[in-house]
Amino acid sequence: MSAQIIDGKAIAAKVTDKVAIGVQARKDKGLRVPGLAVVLVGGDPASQIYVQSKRRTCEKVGFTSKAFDLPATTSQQDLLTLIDELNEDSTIDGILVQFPLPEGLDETSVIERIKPSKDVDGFHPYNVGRLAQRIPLLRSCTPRGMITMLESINIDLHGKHAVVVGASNIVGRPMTLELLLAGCTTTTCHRFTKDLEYHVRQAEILVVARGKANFIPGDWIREGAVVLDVGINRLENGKITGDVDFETAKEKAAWISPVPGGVGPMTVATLIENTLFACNEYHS
Ligand SMILES: Nc1nc(=O)c2c([nH]1)NC[C@@H]1CN(c3ccc(C(=O)N[C@@H](CCC(=O)O)C(=O)O)cc3)C=[N+]21
Repeated sequence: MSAQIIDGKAIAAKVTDKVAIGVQARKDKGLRVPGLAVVLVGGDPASQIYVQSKRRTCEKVGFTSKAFDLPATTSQQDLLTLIDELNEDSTIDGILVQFPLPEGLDETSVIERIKPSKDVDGFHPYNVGRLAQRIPLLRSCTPRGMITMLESINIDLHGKHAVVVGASNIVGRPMTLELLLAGCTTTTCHRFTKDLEYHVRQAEILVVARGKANFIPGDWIREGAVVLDVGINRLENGKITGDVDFETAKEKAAWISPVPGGVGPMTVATLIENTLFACNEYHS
């Protein structure tokens, strides 16, 4: 049996359609439209592509998007000063500083400088702490987007054994918190995990965020599992592929998300969703 494909692009389009309706509702009430500031430091080509896609999606849903393209030589102080200005700007609901930052700039102090109410990436310790205490406000985009994917295929998560491969601050760790909040029994695997194959084989829900092509062979997948692949690995031929060996994994899984067209578009859609939330809840 071959798995059903979780169409992230289609689910993302539904999310952004809903946001566009929310924007129109604000306009009908005579309220301003949400504003997102997208800050890119340096000209990393992959980052430019992602940032483009975020700005385009903003336009599509009717947000105003303010672009800040800063040189790679920008100082920490200048970047923090820009964040202070955006924190005070009443037309801006969300501040996104694209990562990774160039060498020499400190990501942690940038995240901590953004007002938690404008932290639409959901990276600020305040927002991560809210999620850890089961009182989420703004939630990290990639994990929250994956929960939306699971909701859209109507999987009952209560009591399911979920295994997350990867424990980064922006994906693995908050994904474990999301799955815990959703009622799963959770296992987080990371670089010191002793028998990765053993854990992956237990997974009814498997999330892989390792960043290495074909890191998970298809025969490790539990029969009937739901597989979400966060990997974005660029191959020599220019194509991108995930962390899971898709062709073999789809023979074991019940559901699987592809790369491209899976988790990636959900990250962008959730950022847009977060920006409307911040606008409505905090800055109206
Ligand atoms: N402050 C910050 N917030 C982020 O959310 C953030 C970041 N920094 N730095 C980089 C990562 C990566 N990321 C992706 C977004 C969309 C796709 C996406 O839409 N991918 C398409 C394909 C894109 C392609 O072809 O390269 C897909 O999977 O179908 C991928 C990756 C957001 N990130």
